[in-house]
Amino acid sequence: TYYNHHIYNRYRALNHHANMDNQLPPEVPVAKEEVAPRPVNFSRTFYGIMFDAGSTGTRIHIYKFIQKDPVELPVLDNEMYHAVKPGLSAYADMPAMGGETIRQLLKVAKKTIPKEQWIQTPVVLKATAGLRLLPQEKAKALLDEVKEIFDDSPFFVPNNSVTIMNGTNEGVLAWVTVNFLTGHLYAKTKRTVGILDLGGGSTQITFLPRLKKTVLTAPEDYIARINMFNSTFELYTHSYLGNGLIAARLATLGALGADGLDWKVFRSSCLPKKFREDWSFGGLTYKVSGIPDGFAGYKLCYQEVLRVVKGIVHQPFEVKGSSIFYAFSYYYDRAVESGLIDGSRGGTVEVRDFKKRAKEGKTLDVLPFSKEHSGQSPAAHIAQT
Ligand SMILES: O=c1[nH]cnc2c1ncn2[C@@H]1O[C@H](COP(=O)(O)OP(=O)(O)O)[C@@H](O)[C@H]1O
Repeated sequence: TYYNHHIYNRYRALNHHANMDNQLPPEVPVAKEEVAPRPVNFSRTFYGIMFDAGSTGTRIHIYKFIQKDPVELPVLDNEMYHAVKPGLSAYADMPAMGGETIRQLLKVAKKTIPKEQWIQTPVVLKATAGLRLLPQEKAKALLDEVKEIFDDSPFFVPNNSVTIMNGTNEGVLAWVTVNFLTGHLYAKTKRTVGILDLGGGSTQITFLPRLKKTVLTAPEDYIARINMFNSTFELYTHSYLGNGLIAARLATLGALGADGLDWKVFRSSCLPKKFREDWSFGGLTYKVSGIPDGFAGYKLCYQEVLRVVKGIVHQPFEVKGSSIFYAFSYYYDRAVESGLIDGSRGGTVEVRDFKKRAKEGKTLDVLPFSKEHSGQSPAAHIAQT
């Protein structure tokens, strides 16, 4: 998942149909015409705490805003970021321990935010695929635990401050963020960019279709209508739950949802023949290995993966052209690791570049979790061919 502060600056322009509670701190009253003159030296500093509870880690973002003028929008001054692993869902059977990770991250917030600001600083947690994949009662126990910790904290806890974000909102918000950052978000915008987000548990695709046919032929729930600048945008968006990098890898191994995890070893030709390891995801540990007396390599691995995604992936005709997509999260991590793009500047790649690297065996990275980079990652963008 990827939640960005710039959304805050644009919140007045965005009115998403789906339920997006306004979690902003109480707004400064907007001065009406007759209320002028404005106060001299008006300047207000305020903070916001956002938790991103992803399937592979929990991250805290502490934003500092400065509002220099009561009629202007606040401006982001600084962002403090900290992350812990594993994510909340790893504590499915021990919610108290999961809560402890949140308590630790709140300590960072206390150090960063001046004491007198605590009481008016909102704290919000949005969970993504990790919690969506858990049985409802386990996810609820974790959310309840987090809520209790928030209530015990000195910060301002808005209504519904601890929730699971649905896949549509995750995809739409990423699209808004990237298009805002790339300067494509304005009234009557035609040239926007698409987004591809590859998380650990789910993966999202969102773009603004140029062809009416794309909207008409898409499954109904793949179209999200959002209101911006007094017009309605019909976005193509979908979150594939269970097809994030780690979940899909386990599905390829036939391990996701399987029983006998204590003794079963899940084998795959996507792993080197002599490879053997324990992988943990969502609170469970899986024994995985290559096929020692068999084969490993691109062709067999491709067939294995195909079995998992076949019939699941909807491929809108329109993206086959020259559409520009910004890809991030694990797309970015893997592109950097396999040497396709520069880690600090990002870069442009085509899908075929990933394929080429896979054939060379260079993306056969077998670590379940890669090092997570800092909060503000440059987007690797993919020109689809
Ligand atoms: O703030 C961020 N900016 C950019 N990438 C991020 C940020 N937070 C997490 N990621 C990336 O998201 C991926 C992990 O996804 P996550 O654990 O959130 O899975 P999920 O979205 O399926 O729950 C990693 O590649 C990680 O680097």
